[in-house]
Amino acid sequence: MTKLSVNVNKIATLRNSRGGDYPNVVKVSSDIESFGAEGITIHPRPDERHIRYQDAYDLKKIVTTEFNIEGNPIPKFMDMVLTIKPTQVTLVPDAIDAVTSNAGWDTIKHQSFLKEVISEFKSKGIRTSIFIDTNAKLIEAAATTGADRIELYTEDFATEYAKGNTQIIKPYTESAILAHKLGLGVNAGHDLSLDNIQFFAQNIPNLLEVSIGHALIAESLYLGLENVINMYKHKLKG
Ligand SMILES: CC(=O)[C@@H](O)[C@H](O)COP(=O)(O)O
Ligand SMILES: NCC(=O)COP(=O)(O)O
Repeated sequence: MTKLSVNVNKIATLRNSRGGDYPNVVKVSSDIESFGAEGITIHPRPDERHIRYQDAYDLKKIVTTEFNIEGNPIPKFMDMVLTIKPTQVTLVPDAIDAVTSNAGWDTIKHQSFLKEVISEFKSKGIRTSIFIDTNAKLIEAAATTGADRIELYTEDFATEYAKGNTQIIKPYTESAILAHKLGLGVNAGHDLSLDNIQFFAQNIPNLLEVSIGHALIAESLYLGLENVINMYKHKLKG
């Protein structure tokens, strides 16, 4: 069965908006695990606008499922990951000022760089995954870097599926089949949601893990609001 890793970046966004420690990222992550998620994902960005590097160290102490750290392997990120030794590091080629991830790796252009950083991570026993678009040549090049897995970048799938275009799944299915043949495990993420996850998972063979944050946290608000409003109304009863 495909593992669900919950990305808690948005919990940190909410916490940071008031400058305090509420909601507490460690407590929420622990709760998420106790509710059945099989992993916690974070994607610290260089400006630390949501997850801070300190969060990564704090989470390492309490995560009992799979800990996945995503990011661009700049020296500061590499040092942090090599110290923490999470279950998995997912390499994402983000620009320093990117609002969110918006492209996969060019594994041909950056092949030797990826080989180098992947061998460093693997020497510490950290599983490695490369965030990537559905392009056969790029997936073939990813297989030469020593990476254990790829993470299929699913924003295009999510956008097209929401418009009713179910054919958009084809390149993802083909990429997963190719990756599997090349010995790469397959993860996926970005804009996956309750609306599209079932169709996606049913059409991607050997899908090992999905990491979901933005939609999952928004859905938790929608699905939790009625309960919380009733609790407030109850407390306000005269
Ligand atoms: C690689 C990926 O798709 C996610 O890590 C996503 O980029 C989350 O990052 P933000 O929460 O900063 O948007
Ligand atoms: N790797 C994808 C991820 O962690 C979460 O992406 P999103 O659900 O916040 O778009």
